[in-house]
Amino acid sequence: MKKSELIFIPLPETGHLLSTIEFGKRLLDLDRRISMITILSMKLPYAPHADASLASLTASEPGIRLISLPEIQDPPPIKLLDTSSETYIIDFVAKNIPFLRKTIQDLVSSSAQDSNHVAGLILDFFCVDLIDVGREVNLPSYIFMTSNFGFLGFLQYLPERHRLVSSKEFEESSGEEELPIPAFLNRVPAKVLPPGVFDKLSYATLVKIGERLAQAEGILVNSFSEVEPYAVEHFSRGDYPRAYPVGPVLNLTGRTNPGLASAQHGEMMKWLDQQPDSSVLFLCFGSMGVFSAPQIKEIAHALELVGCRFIWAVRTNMEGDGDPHEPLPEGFVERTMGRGIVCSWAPQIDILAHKATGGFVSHCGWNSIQESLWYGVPIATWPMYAEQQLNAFEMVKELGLAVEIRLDYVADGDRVTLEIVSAGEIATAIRSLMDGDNPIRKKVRDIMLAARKAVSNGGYSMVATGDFIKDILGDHV
Ligand SMILES: O=c1ccn([C@@H]2O[C@H](COP(=O)(O)OP(=O)(O)O[C@H]3O[C@H](CO)[C@@H](O)[C@H](O)[C@H]3O)[C@@H](O)[C@H]2O)c(=O)[nH]1
Repeated sequence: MKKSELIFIPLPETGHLLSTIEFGKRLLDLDRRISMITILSMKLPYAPHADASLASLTASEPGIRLISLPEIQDPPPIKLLDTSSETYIIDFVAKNIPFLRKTIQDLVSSSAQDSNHVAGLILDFFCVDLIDVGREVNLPSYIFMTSNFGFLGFLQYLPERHRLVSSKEFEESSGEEELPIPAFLNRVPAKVLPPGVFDKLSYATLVKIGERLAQAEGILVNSFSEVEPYAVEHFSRGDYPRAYPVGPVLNLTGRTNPGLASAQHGEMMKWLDQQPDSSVLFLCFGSMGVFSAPQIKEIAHALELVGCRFIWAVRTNMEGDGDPHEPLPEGFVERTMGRGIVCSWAPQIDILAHKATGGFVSHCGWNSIQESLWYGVPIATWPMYAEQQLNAFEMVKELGLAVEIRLDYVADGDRVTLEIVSAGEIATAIRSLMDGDNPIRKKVRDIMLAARKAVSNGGYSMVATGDFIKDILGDHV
């Protein structure tokens, strides 16, 4: 039996690494012909924990080899992150290409001498420019889409619209425009598109990513048919690179929790054990979601108005090393003592998995959404950055699977939402979310069962993963 190796190039950010590495592990488990996953690890200046996180995610996985690339000497200016994070990342990847090319060439030529055959590249969607490097060494490039089919549908649509309608970024005044994105059943308001479409640079970058995706050999999407039936069906029509629904791909064990002492973790779990079923509200806004101080006060006020039990991850900066208690209203911690816990980084998986957890106020990162669905915990949507507004729209309007707090809230870049969502409004949404009779609860439980079925033996996502393995290994077996 010939042995094959796959080269993974992930974006070294939590929201991208967790599922990508997990997918690598799944491939190793599924097919013994895949004997090695080599991960090329770039050093993203604003993600200092990524190396440690990668090392711990891949520890005790003999089939995974990590190759750390040298730090680039001339990273893009960090202020570009504030104005156009998409462009920052694409530029950062472009600057890594010489190192990546050399490493890939070396891996291919050394494999020619031993029994391992390099079968292809698995690229993050921000690494689309490496499709060219793959071509240079005759390797097919597959994209691992860490978000969903809806977002892929947007990236398919954007270059099309760019060619037909307009060749520049969206205008502020077109926020209410409703777009006929073919992967969506409903027309999609422009204001829920990734906020980057309103910025000249980000728009150009998103168009470019969309154009390049169409040149991939195939696209592995971390989602499943039952949760996005319409969008999955749209991509099964054959006029685009094959899109494989391989999710949910979730990392449920062995995570590092930066900024959370294990003692605090233990205490939190003990506290959860003492709470009634489905009574605790969890609030967490991803690896980078930071609210303004006045907004944090309104959330705190809402929690006092509702009076429910809660665990709330409060981040005061992107690095996540600030004191989470600092922006809270005077006396809040004392008044909620025993019924609420505030931390800066939450053990999200353990909290969602706990039977005491009954609702999740989320920024709608796709990992968070799938983790929540996996444990049958309904979400209230509060998107902040990246494609989260589109995810929120999909969950609330397209799929009827979430309660709406906001769909178009933006917490970074030039379109930052200036309005402060009031405590009263937040409290109303929380009450609806935690209501045991809310029909969304039953729908979410059905999707939970479908998610588990999709990745069990013979489930759709496992069949699609098997198809992908057949396609990438081709004749080399
Ligand atoms: O206190 C925290 C905060 C986050 N997490 C974990 O970190 C991950 C966060 O991922 P996600 O919910 O997807 O959010 P982001 O980190 O913001 O992810 C980025 O990547 C996702 C996948 O492409 C996109 O959907 C998001 O919009 C983008 O911001 C999840 O697994 C969480 O369980 C914790 O465990 N504790």
